[in-house]
Amino acid sequence: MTPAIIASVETMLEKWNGRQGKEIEAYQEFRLLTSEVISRTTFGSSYLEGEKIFAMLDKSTIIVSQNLSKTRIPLISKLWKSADLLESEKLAKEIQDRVMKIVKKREDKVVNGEVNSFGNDFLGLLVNAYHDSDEKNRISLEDLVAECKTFYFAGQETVNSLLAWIVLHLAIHGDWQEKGRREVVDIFGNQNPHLEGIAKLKIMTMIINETLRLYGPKTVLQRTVIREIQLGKLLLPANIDILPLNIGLHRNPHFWGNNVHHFKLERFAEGIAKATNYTAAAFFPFGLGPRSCVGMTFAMIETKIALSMILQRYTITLSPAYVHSPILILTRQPQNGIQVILEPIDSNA
Ligand code: HEM
Repeated sequence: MTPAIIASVETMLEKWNGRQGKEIEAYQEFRLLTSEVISRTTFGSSYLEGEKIFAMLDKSTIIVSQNLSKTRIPLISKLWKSADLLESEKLAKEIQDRVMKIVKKREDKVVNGEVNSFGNDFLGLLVNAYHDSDEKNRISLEDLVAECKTFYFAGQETVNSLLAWIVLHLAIHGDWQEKGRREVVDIFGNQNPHLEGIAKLKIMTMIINETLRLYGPKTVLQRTVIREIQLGKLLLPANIDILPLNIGLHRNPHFWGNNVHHFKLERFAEGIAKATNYTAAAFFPFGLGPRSCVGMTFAMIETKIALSMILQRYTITLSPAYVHSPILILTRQPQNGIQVILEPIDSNA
C-alpha cells in the first residue's frame, strides 16, 4: 500500500515541477491524487480506468445531496419518477456496467491462465467472495458492485477534501506549517516516508485532527431507528432515518471552549481522549460504533504520506484569488477550490 501511495504522490509532484511560484488549485490536484491512490491500491488499476466511474459518482452525489431533504410520498414515487430520479437510475446502471467491466477483466485473466488467482487487493477479495464455492460465504453481484461503488466514493472524495482543507489551514497558519515541516525533516530527512516514521508524526496528527474537527469531510452519518427509543427530550418512532451531524458536536463550545471555531491544534497535543475530556462522542470524524469508517487507518496514512512529501519540497502560501466557500455535497468541499502558491524549499534558503 505505502509504495503505491508514494508513487501516486510522486506523479503529482512531478507535475508540480513546472508550476513552481504559480498558483495551483489544491482541491483539483488532490482529486487526481486520491483517485489514483484508490484505483491503484484497491482495484489494482489506474485512475484512467476508473475515470468515468469517478465522474458518474460525482454527478450521482450531487443529485443525492440535492434531494436528501426532499419529502417523498411512497405510492406517488412508484407511479411517477422525477427527472433527478431517472438520471440517478441511469447513472447507477452505467456505473454498474463499468464496474462489471473491471471485474470481468480480473476474471478473464484467471480464465486465460495469465494469473492463478483473483489477487489480494480489495477487488480480488471481492471477486473471490463472489465465486466462493460455499453458498453461505458467497456475495451477490449486487453486493459486489455496491462495495466497489462505496470504496470508489468513500476512498476518494473524503481524503481529497481533507487534504485540501489541511493545505488551506497550513497556508494561513505559517507557524504550524513550519513546525510540521521541521518534524517531517527530522523524521524522514529528504527520504520518502516509511511506516515506522509515519507512526511518529505527532504534530502532523494534531494538524489532521484539528482540520477534521473544523472541516471534517463527512459531517452527516446515517442511522435507521429500529425500535421506538427516547433520545434526550425526543421520542423517536421505529423505522425512521435520522442523520446525526458530527459537526454540531465538533463545534460545541461545551466541549471545545470559547475558541471552538479557531484552528488551535494545541488542543490535540495530548491526544484525542484528553482533548475531548474523555467524551468519545465529542469527536467522531470517522463515525462511531460498529459501522464506523473501515478506511480510517488507510486515510490517515495516505494523508500523512502526501503532506510529508509536499512539506519536504514546498512552502505553501494562500493565493489572493482564494474565496472561502465550503459547501456540503455529501462531503464538505471547497466550492470555489483552494488556490495556493508553492515555492520550492531550496530557493527560500
Ligand atoms: C478523511 C477520510 C475519511 C473520513 C473522514 C471518513 C469518514 C467516514 C464516516 C463518517 C463514515 C460513516 C461511519 C458511520 O456511519 O458511523 C465512513 C464510512 C465508510 N468509510 Fe470512510 N472516511 C474516510 C476515508 C475512507 C477511505 C480512504 C476508505 C476506503 C479506503 C473509506 C471507506 C469507508 C467505508 C467502506 C465506509 C462504510 C462502512 C460501513 O458502512 O460499514 N473511508 N467513513
